[in-house]
Amino acid sequence: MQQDTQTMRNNDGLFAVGSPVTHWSVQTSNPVQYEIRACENLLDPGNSTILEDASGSSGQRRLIVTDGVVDSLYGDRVRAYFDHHGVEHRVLVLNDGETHKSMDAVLQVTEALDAFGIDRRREPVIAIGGGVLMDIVGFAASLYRRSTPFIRIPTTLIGLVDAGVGAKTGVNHNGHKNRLGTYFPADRTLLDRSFLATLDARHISNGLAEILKIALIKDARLFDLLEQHGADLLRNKLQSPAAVGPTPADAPVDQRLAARGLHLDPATEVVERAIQGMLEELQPNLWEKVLERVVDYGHTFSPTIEMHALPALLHGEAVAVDMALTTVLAERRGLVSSYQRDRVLDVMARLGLPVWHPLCTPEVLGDALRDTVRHRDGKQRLPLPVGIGSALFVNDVTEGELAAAAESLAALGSGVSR
Ligand SMILES: NC(=O)c1ccc[n+]([C@@H]2O[C@H](COP(=O)([O-])OP(=O)(O)OC[C@H]3O[C@@H](n4cnc5c(N)ncnc54)[C@H](O)[C@@H]3O)[C@@H](O)[C@H]2O)c1
Ligand SMILES: O=C(CO)[C@@H](O)[C@H](O)[C@H](O)[C@H](O)COP(=O)(O)O
Ligand SMILES: [Co+2]
Repeated sequence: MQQDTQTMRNNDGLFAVGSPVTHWSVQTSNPVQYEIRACENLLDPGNSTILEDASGSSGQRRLIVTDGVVDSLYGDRVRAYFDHHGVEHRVLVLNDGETHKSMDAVLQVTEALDAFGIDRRREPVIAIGGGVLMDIVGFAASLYRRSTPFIRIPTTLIGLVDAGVGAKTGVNHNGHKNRLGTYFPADRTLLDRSFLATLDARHISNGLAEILKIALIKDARLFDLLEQHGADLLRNKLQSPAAVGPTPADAPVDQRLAARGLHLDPATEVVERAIQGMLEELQPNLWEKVLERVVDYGHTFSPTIEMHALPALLHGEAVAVDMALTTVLAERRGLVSSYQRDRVLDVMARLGLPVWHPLCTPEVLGDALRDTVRHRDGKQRLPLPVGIGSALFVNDVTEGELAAAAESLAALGSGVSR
């Protein structure tokens, strides 16, 4: 193969230069498509959705991974489902909760994949649980044989609107939040809101924090829905009226319209807008090449606060404290009016969320900001709300400004009751 020194051999993205060749350049893309589908009664044996892969065929073997709480609530129905469909299966039950979101859990999953002898392409792993469970299983699936497909069935609100719709997987490591992880979306995410019926109020609030995040940075209508219906959503665990039996004739008009499919009931509209808003931000920048990400809102200080407080603060609760602090900071910069600030803090309280935490000290906030700057390639890229429903990015927040905002929030927070 004699070539002159300048010949570039272009073979669909492979470039070789020189003779003898001294320099090759490989360029390719990795198209990704994944589905998120709203479903009902997923565990009903007559519903074959779980077993349909993207091509619609059914598989014969599955490894299911869940956690102890979910297994105690749904494990019998899960096993009966796969028995009914004649699918050989094994259920791996992990410990639940943030303190078990670790590499040890990931290795438990990979060892179970080995023991089960999973077929890497035809037998997707099935994750049934909340955000912690799905992050662990997703990370394990991304590592096993360099990628093994998985399916997510979220059973918490955070899982339904956030952890189950993105591409991120990962675990906490060395005391840091999500320090190890990959970008590896599930082939399919199947959303069944009825799982929330067994979720306690604190975890419903936890998920409402991530919905409030989307509202504050890009969806004023969503904020209005949370302000108007938040307490009811918390009380009825975001179950739609149709799910709780026939609509009485004297029910409010929007419930009667919703029952006839003519109007989205608040729970459905809130969940749908939260997912839509998240996906609008994720799809164009799924691998986070651009680090100005409005969905980072509430995630500048919260990773450090959450890990310092572990297990006292849930993820969404730490996000809420972060959003309360940055709302106060935005008001002090004139980006948000004091009336809007008070509306936001009031809605947080109504949703059962904290607005302040003793860890909001200058030292912790300073450490958190420095770590986030490292996470965001040397700049703060801190999203701040502009009014309610939009945001801008700043890179000039000082520790003095943070301390003043935290002090102001502590005073405001003491007046806002959960
Ligand atoms: N990957 C992402 O893009 C992404 C996005 C947001 C949050 N997260 C992660 O998600 C985690 C928080 O999610 P989470 O709050 O769902 O965590 P989780 O998985 O710990 O679930 C919360 C608790 O609820 C229990 N539970 C789950 N489903 C239940 C049900 N239907 N009924 C009763 N109890 C149930 C669990 O056993 C657990 O004790 C954090 O680690 C966060 O970092 C990831
Ligand atoms: O918590 C998460 C993702 O873990 C989401 O709610 C959040 O909007 C964003 O993805 C943030 O970027 C935080 O993600 P990261 O710190 O885990 O990278
Ligand atoms: Co989050």
